[in-house]
Amino acid sequence: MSYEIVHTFGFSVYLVFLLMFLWTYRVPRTNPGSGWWAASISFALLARLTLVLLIPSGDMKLIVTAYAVLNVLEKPLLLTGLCRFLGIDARERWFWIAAAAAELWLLAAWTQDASTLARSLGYSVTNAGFMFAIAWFSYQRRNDSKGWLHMTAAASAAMGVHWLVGPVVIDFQPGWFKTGFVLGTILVSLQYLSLLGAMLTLFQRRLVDAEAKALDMAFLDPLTGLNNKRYMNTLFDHALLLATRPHHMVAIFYIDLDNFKPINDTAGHHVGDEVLKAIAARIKGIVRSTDICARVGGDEFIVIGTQLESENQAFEVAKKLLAQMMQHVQVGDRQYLLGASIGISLYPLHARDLHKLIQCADSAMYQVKRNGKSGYEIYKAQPGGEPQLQAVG
Ligand SMILES: Nc1nc2c(ncn2[C@@H]2O[C@H](COP(=O)(O)OP(=O)(O)OP(=O)(O)O)[C@@H](O)[C@H]2O)c(=O)[nH]1
Repeated sequence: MSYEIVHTFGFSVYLVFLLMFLWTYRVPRTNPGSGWWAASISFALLARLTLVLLIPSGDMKLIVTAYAVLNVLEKPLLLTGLCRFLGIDARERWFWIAAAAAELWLLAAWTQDASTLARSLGYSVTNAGFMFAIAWFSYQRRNDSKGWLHMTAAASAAMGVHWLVGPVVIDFQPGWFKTGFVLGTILVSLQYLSLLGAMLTLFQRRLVDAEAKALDMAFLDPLTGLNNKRYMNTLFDHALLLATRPHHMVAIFYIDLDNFKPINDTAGHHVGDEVLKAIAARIKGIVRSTDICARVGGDEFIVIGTQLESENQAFEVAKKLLAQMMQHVQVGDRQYLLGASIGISLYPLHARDLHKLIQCADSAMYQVKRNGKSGYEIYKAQPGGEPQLQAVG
């Protein structure tokens, strides 16, 4: 393989990585590593460019030294990017001290006219140290990008060995230089590829999590995990699709807890929250999976019972709900006794749209409260169109 092919491959791949890291650096909420990696790959690119530009001069001392000086600067940037990416609180100034020591070594070797091996050894050992540190950190700290980070660890460890043994081998076998150069180019490409993959995987995971959270917030009540009022409207339309058979009904149960406020007042809001969660779990536990349960206010819940065939079935459900609400709720080592007032309205008997059905169930619920709480009633319109309530519980 000719040097032209290796350089063309190296330039193209490094340039693509540089552009990708610059691009991801600008995307909000991507990881802070990308900016550092854009800087580090720039130095790798620059080192390679210097190599190509200086080769016509034929001054090997100048070529190798200029290449090494730029190549060393890539490493602390690369490692800093990894630490930022993985959230490692490393003493980053040591990275720069190590890089400065390598640069000094190169300067000393230049002025002392040291042998190629002596010149290479100082910065090769430093570079190898950086590579092993990158391998260790990527192997140790695993996030969602585990697979990619394993690849970083493997490529970096190989790169570390490459830097350690390369100068010695080439000193004995100068003909192997090109093979080592090709190998180095491949390993660096794999390193950056895996870092880019790790970063994009993490970014994707964050997007998926944020989307799931946003959906939860849009559809669910954060305290109880039941549906919220907004989503209940959508679900109601689906419930109507199930009530296609002529005798099918949909029942709205408006549940308002009785005597909830004193729990908040005496035991505290956090205990009140636990009670609400327990009540929500009970409601969810006794209704059908196709039924809709929502929390619509502080201590108010709506259950939409689907695929009911008669008024009596709705009363059965209300009876079960009430029985659950009348049982003690245990929070810590204390028990609390509540109760519930439940108003019922039926689709299509009382109304056809959810808003009116809720109004009917709500007024039936208030009638239960007026009658002394802890019971259920169904809404019944008066013959003249005025609401009339029929007590059933
Ligand atoms: N712990 C807790 N309390 C809440 C929450 N939202 C509203 N509340 C409280 O719930 C209480 C509801 O008031 P009421 O319905 O009048 O209380 P009640 O004692 O059940 O009254 P009756 O329905 O007449 O029996 C209020 O004190 C609200 O501050 C919440 O998310 N958590």
